Amino acid sequence: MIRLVDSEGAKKLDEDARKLGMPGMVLMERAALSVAEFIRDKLLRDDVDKKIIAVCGSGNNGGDGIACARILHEWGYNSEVIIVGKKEKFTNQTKLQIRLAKNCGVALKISNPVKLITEKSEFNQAIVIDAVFGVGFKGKLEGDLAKFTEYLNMFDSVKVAVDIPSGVNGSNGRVEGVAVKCDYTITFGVNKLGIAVYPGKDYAGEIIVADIGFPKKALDMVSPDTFTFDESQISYYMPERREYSNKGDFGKILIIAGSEEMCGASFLSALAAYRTGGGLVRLFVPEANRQSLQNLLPEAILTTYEDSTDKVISKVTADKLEKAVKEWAAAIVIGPGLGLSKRSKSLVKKVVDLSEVRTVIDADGLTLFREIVEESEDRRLDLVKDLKKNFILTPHIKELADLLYMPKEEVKENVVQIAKELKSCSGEIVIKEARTLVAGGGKCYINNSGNSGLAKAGSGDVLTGILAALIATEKQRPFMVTPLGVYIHGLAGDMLKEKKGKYGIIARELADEVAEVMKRYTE
Ligand SMILES: NC(=O)C1=CN([C@@H]2O[C@H](COP(=O)(O)OP(=O)(O)OC[C@H]3O[C@@H](n4cnc5c(N)ncnc54)[C@H](O)[C@@H]3O)[C@@H](O)[C@H]2O)[C@@H](O)CC1
Ligand SMILES: [K+]
Repeated sequence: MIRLVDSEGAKKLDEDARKLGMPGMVLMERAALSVAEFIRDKLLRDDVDKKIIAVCGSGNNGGDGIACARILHEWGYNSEVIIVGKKEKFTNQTKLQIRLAKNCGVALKISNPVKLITEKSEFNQAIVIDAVFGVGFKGKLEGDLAKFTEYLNMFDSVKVAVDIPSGVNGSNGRVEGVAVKCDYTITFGVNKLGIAVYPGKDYAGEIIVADIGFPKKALDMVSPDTFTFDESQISYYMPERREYSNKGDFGKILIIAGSEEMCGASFLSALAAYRTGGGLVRLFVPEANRQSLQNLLPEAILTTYEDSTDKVISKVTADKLEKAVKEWAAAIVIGPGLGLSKRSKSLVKKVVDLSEVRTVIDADGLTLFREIVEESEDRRLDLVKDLKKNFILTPHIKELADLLYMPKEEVKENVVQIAKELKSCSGEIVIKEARTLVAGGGKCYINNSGNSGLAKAGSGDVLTGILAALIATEKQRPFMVTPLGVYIHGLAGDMLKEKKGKYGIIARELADEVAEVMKRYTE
């Protein structure tokens, strides 16, 4: 896993390193060297004429930029520094870097950002080093700096961010006004939360995490509870499949989904569960879905019920469900396509009351779950306090807003903060967003696979099947199952996008593509 720090975490890392005796100037030099090496090796090679302009602020991010321009100058490249920060705000390290750069003969000017806005721009064709603000940035770029940033963004010159693009909040990825749109971001020591989530991620371009010599002891103190994955790590977390196993070993998956008008949801969830490696899937569905499901997926076992939607389930159905939940299932999915009928509510209630295995509650199941909790003695749902350890809720933003009794816009705006708060929840909440987050069990995971092609009907049903199959098969690292499932879902979307484009992705093919993901990362 890849740890992510927010701005406070980055500052703490700096302090911990200093407490251990690492001088700030050493870290700054190494930070600058890592950016200079990247620019030399990736962008310049032998091109000594190419102009490189480091646009620098007054803080230590600016200091990094000045040092980087000096190093490139010393190597014989055509670099210069423009300081757009206020003199009175120069940090001691930045002052030292200015002095050193001047003494080494680097072209350096201090300028009002608006004065740089001219018709014949020096930024055209140059490589721009964005060192205006780093993790010390808060709020909004305003006034002259905002105008200048907009101007800079007009040029298609290559832009390299030092640590984080200026204007992006390092803790939550928010861009309240404008920010520098970069092609590359060289970030120091540990990846930053603000560029792992949107919109910050959009401004960062390709992210390179550079080792700048933070002592391991300081790095180990960085909280590992916020993290992401990258592709190179997926094989390690994949469930093992022994050759001498049978279908029972890979867990029995119970999917309670679908309604008379909608049998597709249960089909997609089941198909994804099988494609992920699930051994046996039982669909608990209305009798009316039997024929279609037998044709669509003969591999699934069916348990059906004939109760009408306007009544609670009969004793016969309740007994069948109880048997399946308590004696059969190793993992349960409830909710996709279930509808909001009285019958569905009694199904959800039964599962919520009885289930002791990990249970994914999705879609209509979430709405009904909320109603059930509201009607219980507590009346008011407190996710953190009341969510049972074995429950995994998979809301999108609107559903999460309903669960938290908050306006949707507020949840959308503060999703990272909310996920961090939900970390202490004993179950898990999968917040389905452009960058899906998983909170609970003491962790906050931020997903970085997937694309907008996944915003399609049925995509969520596929996710439930993937999660259930992983729950039922992965016994070694149960705490990683949900993040892994979310990552696999996104990766299947990315692989499918290569074949079909992001407009043409459909959920059935997405479920099939999961087989390709499992193949690629387990062999
Ligand atoms: N953490 C570390 O140990 C290291 C940090 N380094 C660099 O230092 C950076 C952090 O430096 P600083 O803490 O000095 O902070 P920054 O350089 O990111 O920014 C601080 C300055 O920005 C101003 N500012 C903040 N929000 C503003 C807004 N909305 N509008 C206008 N001005 C605003 C502050 O008043 C302050 O003057 C890192 O991002 C990194 O680039 C590196 O030198 C390597 C080591
Ligand atoms: K920056």
